[in-house]
Amino acid sequence: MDEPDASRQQRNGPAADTRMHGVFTDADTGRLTYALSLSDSCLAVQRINPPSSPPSSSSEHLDLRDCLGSRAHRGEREDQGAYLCAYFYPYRRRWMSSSPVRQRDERRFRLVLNTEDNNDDDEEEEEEEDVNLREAERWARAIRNNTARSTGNTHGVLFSEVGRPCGVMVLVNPQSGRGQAMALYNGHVQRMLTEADIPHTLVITERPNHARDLVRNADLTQWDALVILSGDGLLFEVVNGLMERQDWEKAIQTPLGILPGGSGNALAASLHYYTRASPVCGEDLLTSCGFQLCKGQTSALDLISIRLSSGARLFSFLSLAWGFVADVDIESEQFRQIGDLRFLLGTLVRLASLRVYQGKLAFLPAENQPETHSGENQLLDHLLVPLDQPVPQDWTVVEEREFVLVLAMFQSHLSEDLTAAPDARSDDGTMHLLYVTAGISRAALLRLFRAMQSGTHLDLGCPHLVYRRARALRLEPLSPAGVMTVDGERVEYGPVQAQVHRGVARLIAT
Ligand SMILES: Nc1ncnc2c1ncn2[C@@H]1O[C@H](COP(=O)(O)OP(=O)(O)OP(=O)(O)O)[C@@H](O)[C@H]1O
Repeated sequence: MDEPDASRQQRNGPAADTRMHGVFTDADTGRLTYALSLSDSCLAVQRINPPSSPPSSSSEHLDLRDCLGSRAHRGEREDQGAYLCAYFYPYRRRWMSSSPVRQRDERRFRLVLNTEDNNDDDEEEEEEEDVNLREAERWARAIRNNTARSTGNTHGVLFSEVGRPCGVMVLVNPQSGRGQAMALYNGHVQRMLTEADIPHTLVITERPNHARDLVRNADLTQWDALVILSGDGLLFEVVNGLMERQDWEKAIQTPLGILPGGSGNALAASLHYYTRASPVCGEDLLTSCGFQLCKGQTSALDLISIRLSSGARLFSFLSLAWGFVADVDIESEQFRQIGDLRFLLGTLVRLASLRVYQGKLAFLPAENQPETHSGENQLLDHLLVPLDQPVPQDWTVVEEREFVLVLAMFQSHLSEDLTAAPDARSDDGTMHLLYVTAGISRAALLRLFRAMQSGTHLDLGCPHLVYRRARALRLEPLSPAGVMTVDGERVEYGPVQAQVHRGVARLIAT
């Protein structure tokens, strides 16, 4: 966990495990002098005052767990010095803001090992430059190495000093959200990947299903990870494109990264929530997810196999919705220009004309089925029986037939600001099933959604809200028309079944 910790910023005295010492000046004016000490866990920066002033008593300790990378470069033209840059993203409080957020903190220092006498000899000048640059590079390398080590658990780390070229494909949907994904790429993402020294290739999607077709046919040996800068819809395409391949078993092991560029950004918000840091949104969420991405730790991701009545099979990582939530998601598309406020507006509009949906719901309670493995590597939906047969005996059949909403969550967040399933984790092998039965008042439903912003809706004791953990479900709408969504994308309306497959995919997340 990356909880902010003020003691990580300021401490006195050198660390016991100091590996390197050096004297640098500030990169901008060269007037301030700093003693730098690098230990396994931090870079200590101590200002050295001129002899006439009192000595500095404290030094700043920059935690390497907050560091993305470091590099060295030559000075420009006449400048014989070399420069050391290190990129930190510590948690800091903003002015007037109560909770700390990760913020970029670039540190630049100038290094001159030799006296800077005006040297007329060109060869000697060059030599001096080389000596400075080599020393700055030695520092940059040591910072990078210690940073990689300080990540702690090296299991599942994608990008480190592995000494082999690794490449990331960054898929950007320029239409997602308010159409700002390219600006986010140019303004933030590209810089973070460069700072972390991660080779990357930008692919701008041109149409719906472009990403799906691309990953279905891509030579995946060329890529160490597929990163999606968009909403959840583009990742849904990528997951399903990978699962449509002949070699899906291997393909789905390609690490997937998500950066919030859409309007809902539910998976990105969930990943941030799993770090247990304070909630953030917008560009702060992008920085948090970008930081996790560049650190390159991977974890398992459940996929939920969804069987539609036509026989089509989809794979979901986020949610299955019917009723109120699905209606709001699809109907609020028209308000896309206002970003995530579209969901609030959509909720108010739908509340005004609250509908009840007839249907049958049944599920396999998680406690009845401790494990979800099919026993084979073929991802068989062994918990499901054909739709024309009754559900197995150990399933729970919900008595009610009138619902306001049915929502199966596979991650904690429904959108950036709705924590629908606070206990969910990306690889818990569980569907977090919520349904609201008919009879709830508009005011009570609004209260539920307001409480969902802080993930406290289950504590309200609302008699119309039911929450169950499940491994599989069956939903049969009886209302003739309606909207059903999987991961926020509209799918064919009709009877549907679903089963969790635990940890089938890999996600870049701490
Ligand atoms: N270039 C493109 N032009 C139009 N649509 C695209 C393009 N690229 C991808 N799409 C489609 O856009 C749809 C929405 O994308 P996505 O979900 O990523 O963004 P969003 O809807 O803004 O975000 P969120 O799902 O978080 O609300 C997806 O179904 C995807 O297939």
